[in-house]
Amino acid sequence: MQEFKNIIIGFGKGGKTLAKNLAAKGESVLVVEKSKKMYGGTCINIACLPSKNLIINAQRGIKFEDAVKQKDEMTTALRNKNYHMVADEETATVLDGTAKFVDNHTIEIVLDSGEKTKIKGERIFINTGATPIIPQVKGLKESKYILDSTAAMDQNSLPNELVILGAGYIGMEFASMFARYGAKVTVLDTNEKFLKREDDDISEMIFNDLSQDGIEFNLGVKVVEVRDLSDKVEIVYEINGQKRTVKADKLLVATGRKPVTEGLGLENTDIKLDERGAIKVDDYLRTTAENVWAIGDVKGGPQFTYISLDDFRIIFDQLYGKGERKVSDRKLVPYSVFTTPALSRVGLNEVEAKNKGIEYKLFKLAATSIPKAKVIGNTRGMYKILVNPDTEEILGATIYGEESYEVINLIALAMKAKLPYTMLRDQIYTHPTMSEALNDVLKG
Ligand SMILES: Cc1cc2nc3c(=O)[nH]c(=O)nc-3n(C[C@H](O)[C@H](O)[C@H](O)COP(=O)(O)OP(=O)(O)OC[C@H]3O[C@@H](n4cnc5c(N)ncnc54)[C@H](O)[C@@H]3O)c2cc1C
Ligand SMILES: NC(=O)c1ccc[n+]([C@@H]2O[C@H](COP(=O)([O-])OP(=O)(O)OC[C@H]3O[C@@H](n4cnc5c(N)ncnc54)[C@H](O)[C@@H]3O)[C@@H](O)[C@H]2O)c1
Repeated sequence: MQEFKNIIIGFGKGGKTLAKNLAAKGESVLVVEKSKKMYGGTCINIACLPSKNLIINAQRGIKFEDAVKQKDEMTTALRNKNYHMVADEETATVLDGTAKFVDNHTIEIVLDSGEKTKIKGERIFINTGATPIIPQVKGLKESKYILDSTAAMDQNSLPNELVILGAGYIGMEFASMFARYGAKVTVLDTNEKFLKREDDDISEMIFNDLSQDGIEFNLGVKVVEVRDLSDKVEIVYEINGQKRTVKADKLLVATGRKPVTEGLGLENTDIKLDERGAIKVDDYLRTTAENVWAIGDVKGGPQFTYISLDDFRIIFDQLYGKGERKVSDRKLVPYSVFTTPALSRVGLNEVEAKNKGIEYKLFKLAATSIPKAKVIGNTRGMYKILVNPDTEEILGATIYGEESYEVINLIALAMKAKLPYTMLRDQIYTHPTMSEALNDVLKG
């Protein structure tokens, strides 16, 4: 039986980075990927990068059909680059096939040809990602009009009317994007509160802006049935005890994503799942089987590409560093929702600070007063920064506004370095930029 020092199941962000780095150390590495269309993983092929490319092209006013072609060219180039990044390493091998465990140290791979092969690994890393959750609703799974996020980005033409199930990350980003391309978008969500984790003033502002863009929200609903009509889909839902229907050309299901563990043969190993169906790991990403680690979405927790990358850092530090990096040290994880403009946050917001009884000084500024927002032509938004009045350290920031996804990283760094907010207030920024607004917002 063929043996490798390292086997990585799935070509995800953390896994491919680990493969490249282990190969650079001269170790033998096998990466098994089940789809030739997924070299490089979810992010570059069907998620972050294609969706952001489509979002930007919607803002530029490019026709949807042309934007889809541009997106395909970009992902093809990225996929090719990612494949060679690993496969061209002298001690790395990429195999096209679907892997499952036979025991803690052995996997069986069903190759593209249908042939099966068994391979032993001293260390095995599971990086199989996540897949869309399709809720149990009568007629939903069977509907020919249903799209997941991948299919939504691969349509030949823009749907005139689109219903989106779920007002989470994908629901918000795709609603904002499809409305900009010219579709009539309706969003349905079981939650009564819009963006329930955010402060009321922020969520109300975003709700109003998206509504102004023509998006209709129906919150606190229960979808009870999906029916295929001759050329449309009809969604039946209950709201405040009343039955209502909405018709559309397509129905995008964006109700969360679950770890890919099915068919992995975990029952043949000591690897256990947690109560949410994710692979159970410790603070160092070790599974319950010795010599097996899990990386990225499959191990539960926040589903972001940068978390998968950080998982790589934790594991590589065990193998080649001091072994000190761990999941529980990852306290300040910023996030951005790429609506137009984007919502970004790191650390506490007001509602969380109040719930925890933490005292704060609030700095707030409307984006209308920021020159760069005017230059871009979108003055929607708000900066909110919470500061500890005693230490002057930043407790958290919520930024809804153009380029907030850049500014938030600057604030996260200042928080990690425990800088006083006055440092950001008095910093010399280039002009015109959205970060220079920190001069003004922090003046109070
Ligand atoms: C539409 C969308 C937009 C997103 N936008 C963002 C964003 O802007 N920013 C952000 O940070 N995150 C975003 N995310 C989340 C992000 O894409 C994921 O968190 C990230 O890609 C997870 O990477 P991973 O390392 O867990 O594995 P993945 O990149 O998911 O890789 C898993 C790989 O394993 C392969 N595989 C699965 N099972 C097997 C098997 N048995 N054998 C062999 N191969 C197998 C799969 O084919 C796949 O290639 C988005 C997600 C979606 C769906
Ligand atoms: N910008 C980014 O970083 C980015 C962008 C897209 C996706 N992602 C990642 O991908 C993951 C998956 O995204 P997502 O939007 O599918 O999940 P999500 O968890 O963000 O949102 C799911 C939404 O669906 C709603 N929902 C659940 N069941 C429902 C039902 N039966 N009917 C109506 N609504 C229902 C939930 O209330 C929730 O609002 C996210 O958790 C995120 O980590 C990140």
